[in-house]
Amino acid sequence: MGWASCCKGVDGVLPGRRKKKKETTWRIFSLKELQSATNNFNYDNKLGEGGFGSVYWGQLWDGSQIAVKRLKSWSNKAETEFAIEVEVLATVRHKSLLSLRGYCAEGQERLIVYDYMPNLSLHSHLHGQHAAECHLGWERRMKIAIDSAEGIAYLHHQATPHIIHRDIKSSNVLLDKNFQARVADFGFAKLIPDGATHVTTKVKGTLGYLAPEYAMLGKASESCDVFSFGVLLLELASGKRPVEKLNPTTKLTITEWALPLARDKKFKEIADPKLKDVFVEAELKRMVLVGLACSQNKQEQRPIMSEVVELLKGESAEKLSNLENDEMFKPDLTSSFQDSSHSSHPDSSDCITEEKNSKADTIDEAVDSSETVPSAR
Ligand SMILES: Nc1ncnc2c1ncn2[C@@H]1O[C@H](COP(=O)(O)OP(=O)(O)OP(=O)(O)O)[C@@H](O)[C@H]1O
Repeated sequence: MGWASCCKGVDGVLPGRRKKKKETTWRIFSLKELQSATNNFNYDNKLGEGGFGSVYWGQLWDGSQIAVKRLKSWSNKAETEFAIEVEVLATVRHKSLLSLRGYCAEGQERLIVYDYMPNLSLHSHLHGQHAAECHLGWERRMKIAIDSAEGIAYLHHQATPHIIHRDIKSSNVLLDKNFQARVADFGFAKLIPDGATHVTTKVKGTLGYLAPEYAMLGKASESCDVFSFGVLLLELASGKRPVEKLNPTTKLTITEWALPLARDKKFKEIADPKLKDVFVEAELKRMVLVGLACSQNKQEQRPIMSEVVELLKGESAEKLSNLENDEMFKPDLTSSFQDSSHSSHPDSSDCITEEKNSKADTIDEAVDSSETVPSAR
């Protein structure tokens, strides 16, 4: 679908004709307005850069702060990313999803306007520019986990059609002024037709977060997001990156590192040292167990997002105890889990490029070489 045909308001009403509350509307921006809001896309306004373009901070005439994603260069691919992101954002609305303020499509310029998230991304707090400031105490981490799980559960179970995000990662979880999590970056999202269990597609996403069946066979389903979210939960609990480079030839995924510790019930050793032992042990344990259950290679054994929410909230003692007693947490299976994650995980490859073909013609893997995989630098 082209961008022009997808850009109706939330209820299919053209933006100008909407009569609902102001915060539920979005509109078309002129290039001039966005140039003036961002000081002509000044370098000093730049918030970050992703695979498809740069994001700038800006301020509108009414004083409200915005983030403007400016697509790097015009191409069919960029046009598709733009159309998907606008289409998805225009149809979803949830407290844990980043809201669309509008878009601009003038000449070859394609820009998407969002609410500005003053606390930037979860990634920046765990591994980036805010990491040293330690803003993420345990209570906040738990809330971020639950809120973002609810946002993804909404995409999987409530949005019509259902939506697979396909790029769940800590740099795509943004934090508002109250540290409320907002899942962002829907440029890779896939709309799932009614009744379909999965779609076979070009692989897009970020190394370290890709489910094996998706990375290798291009089978995208909700459980691929569950896998990525599991990695994110382990990242949130431990402060570690999804993949650590041990030496020039060896990498360790966060699941390979955390599982043996969880099996030995050494949850305190998993906790981020920045928490300085200040956390609720039962909650940390839940976050780790759920993270590992989500990021297991066996797709059919991963929970669905509504269960993830329930488990994280500690709403079902029975489900939690079933999870704790699951085979994967029994010590004797350590090697088989590790072996299978080693053998099927794409991170064992040293070849990290922005676009690479891991299976000729059928799999086109767009990866982020900028942030999540240290070895790619
Ligand atoms: N609404 C926003 N408010 C504040 N910062 C934002 C906002 N949107 C994006 N950013 C910042 O801009 C950075 C780049 O965002 P973008 O979505 O383009 O790329 P990415 O998710 O890091 O990478 P990729 O697109 O390759 O997956 C983010 O990491 C975030 O720090």
